[in-house]
Amino acid sequence: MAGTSERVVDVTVTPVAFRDPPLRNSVGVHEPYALRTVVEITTESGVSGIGETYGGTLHLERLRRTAAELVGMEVWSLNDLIARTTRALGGDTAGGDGMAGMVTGSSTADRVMAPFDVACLDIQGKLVGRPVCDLLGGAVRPSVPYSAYLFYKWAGHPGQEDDDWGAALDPAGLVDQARRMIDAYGFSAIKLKGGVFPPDEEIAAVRALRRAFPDHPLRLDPNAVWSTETSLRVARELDGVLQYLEDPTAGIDGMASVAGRSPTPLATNMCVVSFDDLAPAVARGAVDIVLSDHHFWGGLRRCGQLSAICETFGLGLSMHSNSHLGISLAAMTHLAAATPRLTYACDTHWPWKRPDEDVVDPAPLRFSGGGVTVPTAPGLGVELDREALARLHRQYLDCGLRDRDDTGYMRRFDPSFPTETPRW
Ligand SMILES: O=C([O-])C(=O)C[C@H](O)[C@@H](O)C(=O)[O-]
Repeated sequence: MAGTSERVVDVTVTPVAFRDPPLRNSVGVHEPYALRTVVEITTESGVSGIGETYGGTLHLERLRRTAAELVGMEVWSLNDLIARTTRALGGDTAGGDGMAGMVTGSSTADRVMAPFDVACLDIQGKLVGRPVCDLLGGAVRPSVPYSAYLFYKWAGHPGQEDDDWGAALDPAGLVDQARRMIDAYGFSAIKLKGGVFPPDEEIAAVRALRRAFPDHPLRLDPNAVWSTETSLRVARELDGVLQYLEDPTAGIDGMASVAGRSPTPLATNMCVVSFDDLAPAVARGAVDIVLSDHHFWGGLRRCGQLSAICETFGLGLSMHSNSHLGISLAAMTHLAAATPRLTYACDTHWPWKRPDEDVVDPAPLRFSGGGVTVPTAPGLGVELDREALARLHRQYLDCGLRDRDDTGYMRRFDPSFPTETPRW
C-alpha cells in the first residue's frame, strides 16, 4: 500500500479518566482521577491509528478543533499535520491549558499536534507492516529501561481510594516503596519526586535509598521549588550520590546560576520545554540533560529532532512522564528504542496505574528487568479496546473533574499546602 494515497476520513477525540492514587508533589496531591485524551485517526482504506495526550478543557477544545481540520490530510504528510494544526489553532496559543505552570513555555501547537503525530505513525507502521520504531530510524535496543518513580504518598486520603502500595511519608516508607517496585518490575534506576518536605528530609530519603540500593542510579526532582542557594547546597551534599538533580530551581537563569557551580549534573523538563528554549539554555550552560516528552515536544519525530540538537551541543537526553495509559507507554518505548542518545532509564508513572484501567490491552507492553520489550507488531503494537475506552469515557463524565482545566498534570491544590516559590 506504500506510495499510494492514504487520506484521513475520520478523527475522534475521546476524553477519559482513570483512577490515580494520592501521590504528592510540590503542588499538592494528585486528584483521584487522572484525565487523558485518546485520539483515533481512520484512513480511506479503513486503517486506524491511535494517540494519547493529557486532559483539561482548553486542550480538549483545541484537539477537537484540530481533529476537524485533519480530515482529508494525507497520512504520510506529517509536514501537513504541522500546517493544519497551526491553521486550526489560528493564533490561539495562549495559556498553559492546565499544565499548572509546569510546561507552560512549551509550544501549544506542539502539544496539540503530538497525539495526532503518534496516530499517523501508528497508521504508517500498519500500512508498511513495520513497528513505529522502524519509522523513527530503527531500534538500537531491544528493551527500553524505565526507572522506579517514587512518590511521597498518603494512604486513606479523603475521597480517594487506596491502592495496595500503602503510605510513604518518610525515608523508611520510600525505601519500602522502592523495594516493592523493584521486586515487581526489576527497575535498575530510581527517581524520587521531591519538593514536598524540607530539603534536609529529602536528602535523608535519598541517602536511605543509596544505602538500600547501592548500585541503582538515583535522581531527585523537587519541581523547581528551591532557591538557587538551596539547590546548590543539595547538589553539593548529594555529590556522587545522585546521577542527576532534576529541576531544583526555576527558570533558565536560576538553573544556570546553579549549574555553573554544581558538582551534580542538572536535568530539566521544566525550563527547556520547547525548541525556543534550547538556544538560551545552551548559551547559559543551564542544564546537562534534557528530559524530553513527546506530548509536549510535538510528537515522536520532533523528539528525534530534539535528540539531534542535544547531540550537537553535548547535552544528555532522557524522558519525562506524568500519569499516562498504555498508548503513551507504547509510543515512549518506540521513541526511546529508536533514540541512540537516550541512554538514561526513562521516567514512567506506569506502576501507579491500576492494571484493569486502560484503553488498550497492555499485554504487548511487557516489563522485564526494569525495561519494556519493544513491540514488534506493525504500528505501535497496541490496539484500542473499545469497551474499555467507553468505560473510561463514562468515568470521565462522572468523575467530577471534566470541567476543570487544571487536571492534566499537577492536580489538587491542597489549601493547607504552601504554594510560594521558592519554598525553601
Ligand atoms: O517534573 C516531573 O517529572 C513531573 O512533573 C512528573 C509528574 O507529573 C509528577 O510530578 C506528578 O505527577 O506529580
